[in-house]
Amino acid sequence: MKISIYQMEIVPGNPLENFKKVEEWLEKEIKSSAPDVIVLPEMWTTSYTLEDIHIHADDNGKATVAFLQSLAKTFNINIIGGSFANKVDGKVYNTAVVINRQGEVVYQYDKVHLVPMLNEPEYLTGGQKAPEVFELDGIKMGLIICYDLRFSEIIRPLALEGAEVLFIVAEWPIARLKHWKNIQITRAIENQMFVVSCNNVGTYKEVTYGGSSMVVNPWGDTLIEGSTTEEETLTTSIKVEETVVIRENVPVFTSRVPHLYKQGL
Ligand SMILES: NC(=O)CCC(=O)C(=O)O
Repeated sequence: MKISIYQMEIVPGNPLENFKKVEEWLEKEIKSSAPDVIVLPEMWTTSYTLEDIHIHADDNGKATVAFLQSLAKTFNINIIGGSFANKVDGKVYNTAVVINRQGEVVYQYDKVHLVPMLNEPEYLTGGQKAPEVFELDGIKMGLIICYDLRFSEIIRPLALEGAEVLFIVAEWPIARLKHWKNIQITRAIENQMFVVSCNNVGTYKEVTYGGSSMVVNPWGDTLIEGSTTEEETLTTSIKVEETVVIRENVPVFTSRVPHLYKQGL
């Protein structure tokens, strides 16, 4: 599975400009290399323009989802469509969407853990449903949004349900880059899955985002890593079958003793 990540510098508060950027990126960088999946960052239509988020948020995700559906069909590509500010019944959610090559919405997820360090709880409403497994091209996968990465309890169930790839769409500040990189490697090793992340770069309202988008294999090796400052495309191929070999050699899942584990904590 060939994956291309758009480590994007988002134009703050301007969904149309960001639509244009993504379309131009596909034309220029992606069309000829024909990856199976592309990945966009968190809140890529607006960035963290939270004070004005009610103005810029997309009504029921209609414009953003239609835009991504049309790209998926035109370029015959699966899209991990990052996340966007999504206005539903007057509330704004941080919503991620996955579209397959046929332009069908395969999965949609509202960020459950809102990040206090970026004031999300003041402006956004948290999702009420933990992430679930979905499939693209017959491969089971999971998707989380940024701060969710710190919560292993929502990621383990995805691995137990057979996910072999975990996507993380993010706007992760450079100030906590050590956490960003190390937790991804940890999640890959503990769940014996590929971890594929897409972060943004650039500065908005004194917060600088740290790029370093990554692909980590289930052994914990970093296959590719973006710079901390540059907008760039990261492309690599993963062999999803590697998870099977590693899960046989280090049989963490069969060694589990779930009846001893505390539930609901
Ligand atoms: N956008 C985010 O969720 C940022 C998360 C973050 O800054 C952190 O976990 O640290």
